[in-house]
Amino acid sequence: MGVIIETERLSRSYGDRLAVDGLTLAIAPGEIFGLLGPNGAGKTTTIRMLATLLPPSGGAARVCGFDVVRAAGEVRERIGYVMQQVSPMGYYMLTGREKTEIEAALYHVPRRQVKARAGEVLDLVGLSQDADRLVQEYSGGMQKRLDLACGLLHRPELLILDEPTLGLDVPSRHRMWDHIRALCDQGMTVLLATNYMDEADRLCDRLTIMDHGREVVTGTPAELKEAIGAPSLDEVFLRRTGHTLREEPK
Ligand SMILES: Nc1ncnc2c1ncn2[C@@H]1O[C@H](COP(=O)(O)OP(=O)(O)OP(=O)(O)O)[C@@H](O)[C@H]1O
Repeated sequence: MGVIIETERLSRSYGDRLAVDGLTLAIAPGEIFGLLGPNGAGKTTTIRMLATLLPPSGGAARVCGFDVVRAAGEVRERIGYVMQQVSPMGYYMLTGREKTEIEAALYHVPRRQVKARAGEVLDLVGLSQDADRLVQEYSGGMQKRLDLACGLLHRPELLILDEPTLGLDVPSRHRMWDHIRALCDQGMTVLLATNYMDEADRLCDRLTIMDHGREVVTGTPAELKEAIGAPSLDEVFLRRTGHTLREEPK
């Protein structure tokens, strides 16, 4: 079993605020791995360092075998990154297909392959039927799936998703989970940040609970619950941190 993401005491501070504090992770190819924690736990900061968008203040990380600082270009070629909020501004008057084709150029998809590749990723997220409708007519769930499609355009080995179902209703969330699982069945690795317990429990193969920038505990959802006889990840979180997931960090 190799590793696709490896971090060693990865840290990042903003001024004197330590947002990520000595995080050591090893994620295997083909896993759906979750970072679960409340707002401010350091999930986005971790993800942005792994996506080479933010330099670490300490420690190291390798993604797809490359150091995120010294070989950022190599990392970027191999990952897809879907941000928490992708601004729809400027895209509203385009169809889903047009947006995807424009993004394909940004991802350096060879020109002759753009149409086929856009069709392929729209199909993967279940948007083929709606591809020629305007993005402004899309529901929140469809817009999230369109963002996911764009993250797949250059056929990444690893997909990094920041809160992929934030704000979606239950059916849309379940639909998104199905698409993420299907991608993993095809060999992709997924790292996702979430503050939804059920998402971590039902979608992730393994997860790290984060709080105040630190790893609290890592394991499969079943292991984390069984280790302390907790009925749910909510309870695991509460017992391990002394507060609930919904409380704002101090
Ligand atoms: N650009 C920044 N400048 C200063 N502080 C920041 C900056 N970005 C994040 N922080 C702080 O770093 C800490 C971790 O933030 P981060 O966004 O990584 O958490 P998160 O777990 O992703 O939260 P959320 O679920 O709200 O996205 C927080 O205390 C936050 O206020």
